[in-house]
Amino acid sequence: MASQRDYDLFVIGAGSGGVRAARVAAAHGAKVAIAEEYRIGGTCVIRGCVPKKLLVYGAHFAEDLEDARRFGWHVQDAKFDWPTLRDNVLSEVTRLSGLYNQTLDNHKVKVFNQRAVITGAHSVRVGDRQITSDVILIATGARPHVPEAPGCEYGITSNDAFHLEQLPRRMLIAGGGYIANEFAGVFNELGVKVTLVNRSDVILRGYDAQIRDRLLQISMIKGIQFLFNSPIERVVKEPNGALTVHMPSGAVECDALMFATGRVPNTEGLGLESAGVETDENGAVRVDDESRSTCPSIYAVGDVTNRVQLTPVAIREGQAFADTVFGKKPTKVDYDCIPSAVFSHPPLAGVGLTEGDARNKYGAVKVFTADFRPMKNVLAARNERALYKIVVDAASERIVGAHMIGPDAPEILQVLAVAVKAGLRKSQLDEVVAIHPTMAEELVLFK
Ligand SMILES: Cc1cc2nc3c(=O)[nH]c(=O)nc-3n(C[C@H](O)[C@H](O)[C@H](O)COP(=O)(O)OP(=O)(O)OC[C@H]3O[C@@H](n4cnc5c(N)ncnc54)[C@H](O)[C@@H]3O)c2cc1C
Ligand SMILES: NC(=O)c1ccc[n+]([C@@H]2O[C@H](COP(=O)([O-])OP(=O)(O)OC[C@H]3O[C@@H](n4cnc5c(N)ncnc54)[C@H](O)[C@@H]3O)[C@@H](O)[C@H]2O)c1
Repeated sequence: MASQRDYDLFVIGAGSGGVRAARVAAAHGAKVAIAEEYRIGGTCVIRGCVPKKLLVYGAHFAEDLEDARRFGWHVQDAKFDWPTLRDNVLSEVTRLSGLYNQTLDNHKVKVFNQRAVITGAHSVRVGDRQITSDVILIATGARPHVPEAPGCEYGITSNDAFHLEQLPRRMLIAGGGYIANEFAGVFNELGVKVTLVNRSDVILRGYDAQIRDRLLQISMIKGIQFLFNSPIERVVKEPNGALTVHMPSGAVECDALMFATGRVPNTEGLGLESAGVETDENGAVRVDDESRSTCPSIYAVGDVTNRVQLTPVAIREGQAFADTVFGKKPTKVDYDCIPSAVFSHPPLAGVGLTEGDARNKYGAVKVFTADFRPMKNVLAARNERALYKIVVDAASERIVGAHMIGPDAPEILQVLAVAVKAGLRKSQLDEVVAIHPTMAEELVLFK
């Protein structure tokens, strides 16, 4: 018997996970609605991966223009205009958001441009309307975490960084993860005096130590300052508008303070208690390996579940959910060997186990590295070395991790991730003939 409810599926949040789930479920024949309280596209499209990557491209021209001279190009009076880059990036974001809207329209997904709140196992409230649905999907993502020390309200987050009226002269970025290192790179290239302040003594925990160290070295040479073991105690706004940031090691004055101190799942005020949906100690929705919450008719995908906060993972979770629940094709997401990258200057990327983790897991491992100055950097007189590294389990000879830093590292690593995921052996890389001259050829020439 057909359901008496308004929809087969109601999705809350039109970001990477929610949009994929909505359109795939609709393609499977479900009657679907989606609610979005801000802009269709979510974090990745509106204030994450996409505008960030465009800023990274924009910032990199600073080095390209400098290097151009050694290649015979004289670019006179090169000047950078922040409003031009900012506004062009924001227009591209608007164009992409429109495409996401169109996709939903094409799949006959009803869009509510409003906040939705759960009111029961099969019901949500949108504005003053009660809507019923057989299944509800929570895909509300996460938001920046801001520490609670006095004066932290004067700081901005990555959400605001895309909209700055003008570039500050001096910026302090709190955090040592993805966002901190990516934005430190962008603003430093654009001429801002950047200080990265981290409460611990490492950057990018989770990445291979040698690769992280290389980024730290290069970033310092490029002019980024690092302060470690420096939790922020308080922030004072001076009469001239500057901010003084106090830490145990001393105080630093800046014109803008940006927090990149992690992201918290968007579950507050979502009505989860009305349906018995449980959260963990970080506020993330607890789900099983089919993304089902503790309420059988309610599922959750993406950052709100705090499994792996990456767009391709949210998309896979959305797809697997829709195929399982509406496509008669039970699918589980495979979380093994997820490649990832940091779009710093230069970028870095990794897949599989770090050297340290591999030693803990396998005992005996073989490590192969290529530490070289890319040809382009040599002619540009840019003293910046790339580092490629693979980690091999000595017993099986299989490659269990690959890590790299250098120009285009994420592009190259995406392909190498296929080899690692497929469980190839180092000898199988050796069998491949190099493409010369490239940086990537180092991967088949490891000694
Ligand atoms: C600065 C930055 C850079 C990033 N760069 C990368 C990158 O390079 N590569 C990568 O893989 N990942 C990157 N990420 C992470 C990536 O953006 C997220 O992992 C991904 O967007 C998560 O998708 P999601 O569907 O879970 O949530 P989101 O995309 O955040 O979507 C959730 C949506 O739900 C809406 N919403 C929330 N509550 C409600 C409600 N009650 N009612 C209606 N709507 C609601 C929100 O407005 C939002 O649009 C980056 C993140 C940031 C912040
Ligand atoms: N290139 C990419 O794929 C990319 C880019 C940006 C963001 N992301 C995703 O978004 C997520 C969030 O990014 P992020 O950089 O905010 O988080 P993160 O988890 O990468 O780093 C958070 C950093 O903040 C520090 N920190 C946490 N609480 C703090 C506090 N109270 N005071 C001072 N420091 C504190 C941590 O030590 C850590 O260094 C990432 O986990 C990532 O999955 C991915």
